[in-house]
Amino acid sequence: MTNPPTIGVSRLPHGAEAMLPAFATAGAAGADIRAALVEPLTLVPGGRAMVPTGLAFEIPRGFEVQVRPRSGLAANHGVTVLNAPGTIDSDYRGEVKVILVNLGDAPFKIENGDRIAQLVVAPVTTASFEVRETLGETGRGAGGFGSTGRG
Ligand SMILES: O=c1ccn([C@H]2C[C@H](O)[C@@H](COP(=O)(O)OP(=O)(O)OP(=O)(O)O)O2)c(=O)[nH]1
Ligand SMILES: [Mg+2]
Repeated sequence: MTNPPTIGVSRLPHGAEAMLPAFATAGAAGADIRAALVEPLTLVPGGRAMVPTGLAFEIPRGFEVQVRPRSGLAANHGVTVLNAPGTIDSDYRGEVKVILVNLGDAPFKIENGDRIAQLVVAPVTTASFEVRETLGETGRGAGGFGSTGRG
């Protein structure tokens, strides 16, 4: 594998004390990211919030950062990332925010420093789109939406 990229991180004023995203184990795919909150925030059942992280990134061109749910929060509390996987573009310089939703049946309290999601850094290509009169033939053709494996 080529050398992994380095992501520049800027701490915003309310994230002055924020910890950087961190991989919990050597083999972790996702780096846990934490809430940067002046006061705790409670997600009521069915409620959602854009949770600040206090951090802004400089992602090298050719990479994206995906914001993914933590399975523990999902399994134990029904709390997940609403737009999973969220996309952080390499040219975005604003605060990284995590859109959490509480699909559980109890209020969920988030405190400053809580690990709320995980970030996966992935390579991306910028494809071109072009109009064609005909598209290459395949066995599948227009079959989709559960068309395979029948009869
Ligand atoms: O979970 C997320 C998703 C996005 N963003 C930021 C970074 C991303 O680069 C920007 C735009 O995200 P996206 O392209 O998903 O949203 P959009 O609705 O298409 O907005 P835009 O028109 O600004 O691209 O918002 C976050 O902080 N957290
Ligand atoms: Mg967009």
